[in-house]
Amino acid sequence: MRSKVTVVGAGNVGATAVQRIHQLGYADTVLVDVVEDLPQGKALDMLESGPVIGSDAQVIGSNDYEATANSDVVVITAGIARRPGMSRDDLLLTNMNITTAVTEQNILESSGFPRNRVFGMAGVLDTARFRTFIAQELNVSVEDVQAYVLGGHGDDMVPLVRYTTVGGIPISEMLSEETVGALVQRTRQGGGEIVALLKAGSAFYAPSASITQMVEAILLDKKRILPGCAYLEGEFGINGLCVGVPIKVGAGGMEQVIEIKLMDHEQKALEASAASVQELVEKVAGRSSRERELLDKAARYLPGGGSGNTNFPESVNFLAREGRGSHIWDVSGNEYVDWLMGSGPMVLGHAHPAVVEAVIEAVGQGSTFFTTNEKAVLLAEELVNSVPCADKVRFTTSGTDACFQCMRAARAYRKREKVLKFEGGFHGTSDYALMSVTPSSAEEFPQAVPNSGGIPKAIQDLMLVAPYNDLDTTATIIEAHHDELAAVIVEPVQRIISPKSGFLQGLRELTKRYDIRLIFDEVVPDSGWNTAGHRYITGSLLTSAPWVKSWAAVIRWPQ
Ligand SMILES: NC(=O)C1=CN([C@@H]2O[C@H](COP(=O)(O)OP(=O)(O)OC[C@H]3O[C@@H](n4cnc5c(N)ncnc54)[C@H](O)[C@@H]3O)[C@@H](O)[C@H]2O)C=CC1
Ligand SMILES: CC(=O)C(=O)O
Repeated sequence: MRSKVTVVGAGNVGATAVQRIHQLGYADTVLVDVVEDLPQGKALDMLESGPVIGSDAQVIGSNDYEATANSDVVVITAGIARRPGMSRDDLLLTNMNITTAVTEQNILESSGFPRNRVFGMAGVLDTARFRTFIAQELNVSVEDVQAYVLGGHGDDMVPLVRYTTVGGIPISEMLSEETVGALVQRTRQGGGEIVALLKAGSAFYAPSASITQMVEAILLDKKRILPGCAYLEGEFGINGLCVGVPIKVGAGGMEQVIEIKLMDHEQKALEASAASVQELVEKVAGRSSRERELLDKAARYLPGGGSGNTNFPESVNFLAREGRGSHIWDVSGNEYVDWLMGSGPMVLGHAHPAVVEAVIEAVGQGSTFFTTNEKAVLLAEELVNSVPCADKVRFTTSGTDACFQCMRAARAYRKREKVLKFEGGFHGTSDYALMSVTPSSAEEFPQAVPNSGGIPKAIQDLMLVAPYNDLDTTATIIEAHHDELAAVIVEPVQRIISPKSGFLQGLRELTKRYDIRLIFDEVVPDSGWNTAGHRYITGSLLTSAPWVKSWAAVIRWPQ
């Protein structure tokens, strides 16, 4: 009776592994994937190769796990593959979620199996690469090169040079230390070398061959000594972590960790590699399956996987669940000090009881009227009485809208079309504002660089850009363009950069001299009406975000 092997993931690695196992002839294979019909199609194609390659084994493709019952070995290759610019660590969270999803399908009960039944392949692959490079260098058969690459599968993997032999002869007798060092380095970057060449995926021929070698060792009870990834329980001084070490592979799976004696520097390198693995484990361990599931949904349903304001690396990405005062909590319950505070408006802290009470009371009286309402009038009166430069108030629903309306009002008043902003200044996401916020190319001032595709060239030509805090250059630009400038828009405190002494006063004088509107965009910098020392210099227009999402354009008009 033939053995049975299930391979989950019908992509490059999985399908090629099934092809290789099918070719052995003594194991039926089941190929499982979430993509409808993909595993069925590949399985049928492989089955039809049987008469040619002389294999009577069955190959079944499936989108569920019913056909996998009674498998002798299950290989999980489901995941996303590396692309240029990604490190292996970048894949960690997504692939962990996929593996969790797979193991929850009852192939493995992820926590219930003893360690001899769950182990990994990467060391066999890394060792195969090292052996290939050595054989090429010496022009000898790959079969005569013996080597071990231990540790993690990252850049600090540990090729054990002392145990590397060619036909039984230590490598140090055949190659210089420098050449061996170069081959070690190439091995460490072996996966990346292939990703850079393939561009649309990662290695799969050598990985699938490595999988097949391990599968064969199990099915034929070969007791092979291979560099596999095993859960260590104190061996090599490492506890509770999966790390690449020499293991014996046979019918019992990972039957033994072979604890060879390491020299001090080898032990240290192995420990350093294990420490990197531990760091990654800790990074992802803080995410509950609920949060991981939601992060996956965010990637699926939100462009760029988020709200567009913050992009954290995958390994530290999180989803905020609630906030109180100056702290927030993520979906997994981890607590953070919140230095962002909603990017400005949460000056009173998250969920301040008085704010919550007022909002609940107000919502109880209706929330959107479209017509002017009693509270808007009273709030406008309050703002005009509190802010020296405010004559009238226009309420808007976002900072983008406030800045956009201020620029438009200035253009209408001055009957000119151009506006000057500062490099790095953020005034929302209108076509006018998305200029030189984070410029992708270095242009001479005052050339504006759009921060997004889709912005009309005509609008780009209407925006001039000056360097923040550089009054001389700004003055030169204003002087050269004063007869076409309607306004200068500036964040008085640009993000986290304070204005240099005299910069805002100089700007005020220049704009007054040429009768140009000066717009102070306080949407983010404003963290309380009375705190900003620059407030005695009044702009012509002022945007502000004083309270929870209640954005206002405050206008002194005309000057
Ligand atoms: N540790 C190592 O030495 C190596 C690891 N890899 C990793 O192996 C994985 C597979 O690589 P490739 O085959 O090149 O990628 P691939 O993109 O060609 O195939 C991955 C397959 O997994 C499937 N899949 C995704 N989620 C699934 C789920 N929940 N259940 C079942 N199938 C699912 C996809 O539909 C796809 O067909 C990648 O994560 C890659 O990074 C690849 C080579 C070496
Ligand atoms: C994909 C991968 O991990 C490798 O080729 O080494």
